Amino acid sequence: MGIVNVTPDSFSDGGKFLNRDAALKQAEKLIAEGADILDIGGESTRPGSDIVAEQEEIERVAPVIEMISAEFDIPISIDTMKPGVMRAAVKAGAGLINDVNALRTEGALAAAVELNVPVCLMHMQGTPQTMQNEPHYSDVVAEVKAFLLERVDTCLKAGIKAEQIMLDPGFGFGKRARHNLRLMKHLSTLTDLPYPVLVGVSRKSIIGDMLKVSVDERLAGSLSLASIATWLGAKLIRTHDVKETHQAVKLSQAVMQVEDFD
Ligand SMILES: Nc1nc2[nH]c(SCCc3ccc(S(N)(=O)=O)cc3)nc2c(=O)[nH]1
Repeated sequence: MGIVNVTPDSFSDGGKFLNRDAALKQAEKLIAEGADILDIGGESTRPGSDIVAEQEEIERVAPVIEMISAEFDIPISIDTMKPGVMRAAVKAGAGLINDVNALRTEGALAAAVELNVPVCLMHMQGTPQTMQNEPHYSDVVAEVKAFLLERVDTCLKAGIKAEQIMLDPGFGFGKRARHNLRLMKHLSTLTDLPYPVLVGVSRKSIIGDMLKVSVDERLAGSLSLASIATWLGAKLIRTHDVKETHQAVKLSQAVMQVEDFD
């Protein structure tokens, strides 16, 4: 899953020129590198990020999704918590909802049911604005699993089909370094469930905390964790670096799938 952020160009002359062209260039690059899905996001959900108004978020993502789906034959996911953005994005051509808030926002579950597209349910403790303020768990692995199973149950009861559901532990969303490491170590508690698991660790603090390197020095760490996640059963890896991640995943899969006889 290749990451395409559509956020304003904060380096322009103070204007809110959207990085639309940059987003399209990024999409082309990731497709050429072998992305299976493009994840389009119009609102940053990194710790401490600003909330974006729904209309603004729609204006960021809808045109880009339209252009990509007109130009390329690639599945597109919309990375949003807002039902209105989900609707506009699917209308524009998105075929998957990637909701870091696991459809808890008012109206999001109903929208997902009506839109009838697959959905990724991710665990987050708190909100992007609060989640890294002293995150605490008694047992992060058990609590994340319980949360996701509760969301699955709610979604199934609302009419979402089991085969439309993916799960994601939400690395970096209200987790300290040790919580992220434990979630990776015990990823099989999620991958053993009958739902594909998506993992997003690309360039995140799980790597920075361990290696003490800046964001642009986190490729090796990202690939290492992508390999581990694949080995532990993850089916989708969300990444900025599609080419290298594809190579890493391909090797993990080769080791996992080689026959034990000639
Ligand atoms: N399904 C799914 N969707 C996602 N969308 C994002 S945006 C990343 C926001 C962010 C950046 C950096 C840190 S940190 N402090 O750990 O470095 C946390 C969150 N991520 C994910 C993810 O994982 N899954």
